[in-house]
Amino acid sequence: MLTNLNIAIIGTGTMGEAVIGGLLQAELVQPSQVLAATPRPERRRELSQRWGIATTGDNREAATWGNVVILGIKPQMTEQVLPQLNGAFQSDDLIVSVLAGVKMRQIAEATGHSAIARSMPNTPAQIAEGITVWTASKGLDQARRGWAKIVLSAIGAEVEVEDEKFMDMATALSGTGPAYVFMVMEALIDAGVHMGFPRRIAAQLVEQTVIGAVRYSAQSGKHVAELRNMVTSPGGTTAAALYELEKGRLRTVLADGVWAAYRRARELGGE
Ligand SMILES: NC(=O)C1=CN([C@@H]2O[C@H](COP(=O)(O)OP(=O)(O)OC[C@H]3O[C@@H](n4cnc5c(N)ncnc54)[C@H](OP(=O)(O)O)[C@@H]3O)[C@@H](O)[C@H]2O)C=CC1
Ligand SMILES: O=C(O)[C@@H]1CCC=N1
Repeated sequence: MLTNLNIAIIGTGTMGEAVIGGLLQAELVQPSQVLAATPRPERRRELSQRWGIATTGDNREAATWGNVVILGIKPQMTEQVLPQLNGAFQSDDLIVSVLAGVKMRQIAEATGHSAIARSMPNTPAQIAEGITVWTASKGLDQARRGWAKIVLSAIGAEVEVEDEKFMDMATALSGTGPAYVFMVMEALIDAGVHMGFPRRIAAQLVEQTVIGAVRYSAQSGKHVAELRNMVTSPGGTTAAALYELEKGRLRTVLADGVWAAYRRARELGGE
């Protein structure tokens, strides 16, 4: 349970605020248990008005106050921000990182604190429909693993992995994944408009097609190739469409995108 724990968030942009919203909306914490650290005064006002939480422009103050300290800064800011936190942690605190690429070893070296859960959520976290892959530093006790699990389950499903090597893969697949889906949806909507649908109707058709296909896949338990074959009537429209998609290398292009994201995640971690 998170009762009596102080939760500090350092870097409260898209992901940092998603965690704040998830925790408060699930009533896992009270607003008085949350402190958000971010440099711009107008952003601090916005967060405190929206969520009723305290804010600060001082990252070290947040790290000192928090029992669970969530790092939501950009990976490119680690060299500037993490050393500010060095010496601010108590031995029983927990750092939860959402940073792409950045390894637990790098966080531990810069902050002087080695109790870390490294996670990779995605933006559907904003409606508690995310998927977060996470791993914990070696020897982290069950209590703090439990805190990490509760915090991350506030923003959707969570999957714990033993080996940190899976984190950059998760970044490329599920962390970055919503962007692939949105781009495909956008292309389909534009194709609908190109044929002559009003944009509003094209968007509704595409959105519900995606929702329906995903729910059907999850509930049917069938392999996705089998589900695709069931759409493909002999000599019909789907076969004609799929032929063009294969010719255009859709699968390879998607795989190339995932590999590019994976390489970039590794670069952000200094590899
Ligand atoms: N967006 C996504 O889909 C996902 C992102 N991530 C990871 O989450 C992290 C944040 O990404 P995202 O939320 O997209 O980025 P944002 O740019 O939205 O958030 C970063 C936040 O950090 C704040 N900030 C800037 N400088 C400092 C500082 N010196 N001290 C404290 N805070 C500071 C920024 O403030 P200001 O508004 O003033 O710039 C901003 O609010 C990254 O590490 C990313 O890899 C992980 C999974 C998914
Ligand atoms: O684009 C990024 O770097 C972040 C990490 C995963 C999704 N967004």
